[in-house]
Amino acid sequence: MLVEVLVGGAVWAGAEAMKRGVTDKQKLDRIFRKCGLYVKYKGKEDTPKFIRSNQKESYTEYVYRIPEGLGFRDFEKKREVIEDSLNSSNNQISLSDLKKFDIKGDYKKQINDIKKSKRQQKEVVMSYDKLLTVKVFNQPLTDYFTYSNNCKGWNVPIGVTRTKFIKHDFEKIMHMVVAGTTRYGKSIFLKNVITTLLINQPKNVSFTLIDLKGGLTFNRYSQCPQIQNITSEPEDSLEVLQIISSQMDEVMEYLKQNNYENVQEAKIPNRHFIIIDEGAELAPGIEKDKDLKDIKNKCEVILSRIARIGGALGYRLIYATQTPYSEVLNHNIKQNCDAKLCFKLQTDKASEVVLGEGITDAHHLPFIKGRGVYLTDRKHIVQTPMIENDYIEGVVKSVQ
Ligand SMILES: Nc1ncnc2c1ncn2[C@@H]1O[C@H](COP(=O)(O)OP(=O)(O)OP(=O)(O)O)[C@@H](O)[C@H]1O
Repeated sequence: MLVEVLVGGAVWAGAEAMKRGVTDKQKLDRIFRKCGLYVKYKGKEDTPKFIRSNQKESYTEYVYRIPEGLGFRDFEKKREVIEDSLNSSNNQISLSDLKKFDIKGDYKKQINDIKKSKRQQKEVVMSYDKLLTVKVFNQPLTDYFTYSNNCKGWNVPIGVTRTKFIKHDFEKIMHMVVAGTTRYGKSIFLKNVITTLLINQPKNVSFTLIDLKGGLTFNRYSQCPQIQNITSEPEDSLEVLQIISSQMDEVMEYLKQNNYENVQEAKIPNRHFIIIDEGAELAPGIEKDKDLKDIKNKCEVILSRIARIGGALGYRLIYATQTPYSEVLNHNIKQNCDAKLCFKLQTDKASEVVLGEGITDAHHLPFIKGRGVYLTDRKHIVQTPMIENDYIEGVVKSVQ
């Protein structure tokens, strides 16, 4: 009885605290002011104007009009500050918590559950389309997502966001840059791609795997008939790329003669994927040895050509690197790879080199393996799938 009275008292005290407490909306208003996201003009202060909020299953979104003189980038730069500030006083019992309270239920358990939910980190995602939308997620994005093949055609899994599963269609966006600091998930992602395409397109897909990290990453696939070449040195990579370049000439000639614009129109089902890991090992810009520089220059010319015209001819380029400096990531290649998947990077600058000016998200990703920014005409923060070697071996056996 005494316990019930005490716990009941605690609930009442929580409700009282709530009356004095603040909602996320009020906190956001306060945080915007405190971190300078308002404009002073002619002695007046212009703050973000709250328009509306919507409560969804996993998040609440708050929509604001940005004051004149500020841009979305000003808000985006402060995303982490906003998130941290929102979480710093996230342990108060709110009115909505109390509404869920079952007066006949187990008080102790219910209070423990509320406390537990308060320890969960809220995450903030912002977007802009004439108005600023701040989504406050109740739960962080999962830090592990197991691979399973739920793609069709030339789609491959990119990962999960907080709300949906994202795929990449290589028939729509033909080439991709994959970047990220060492050990954050590039090779695992490349294995996701190869395995998915082996399962879904065993008759139509073929690969050239340029593995300049010693040839170990892709070795597991070496017995698959779909793997046309695996190279691990710049010299043999050049030989293979020269062959690909002449094959592209042949396809081009065939399309021209038959008045087709591309392989889709010609109903040619085959697609050849050229996957490069690690691109820096093939970059002439940072090579000191004269002969090797010459070889790498020639490789770069062919890779640029594949990125520029290979798409229509059925060739797909996936260029992976852990050092995305401008001397490594050739401008032509980057410009023609319309999809980017970028894992954690060490600086804002590196993130901007891969994702574009002002897009520093890859630097600010949490230290979670497999967490990345997927950028096409839209940007998503994703947790990429983790694929196990046993699974890959099963697939490799099945396609041999
Ligand atoms: N999507 C993921 N989910 C969970 N863990 C992952 C994921 N991707 C990678 N990891 C973990 O991180 C380790 C390193 O990943 P991976 O080999 O893909 O790194 P990398 O970026 O290719 O590194 P490097 O540039 O050094 O080759 C993996 O062995 C795995 O344990």
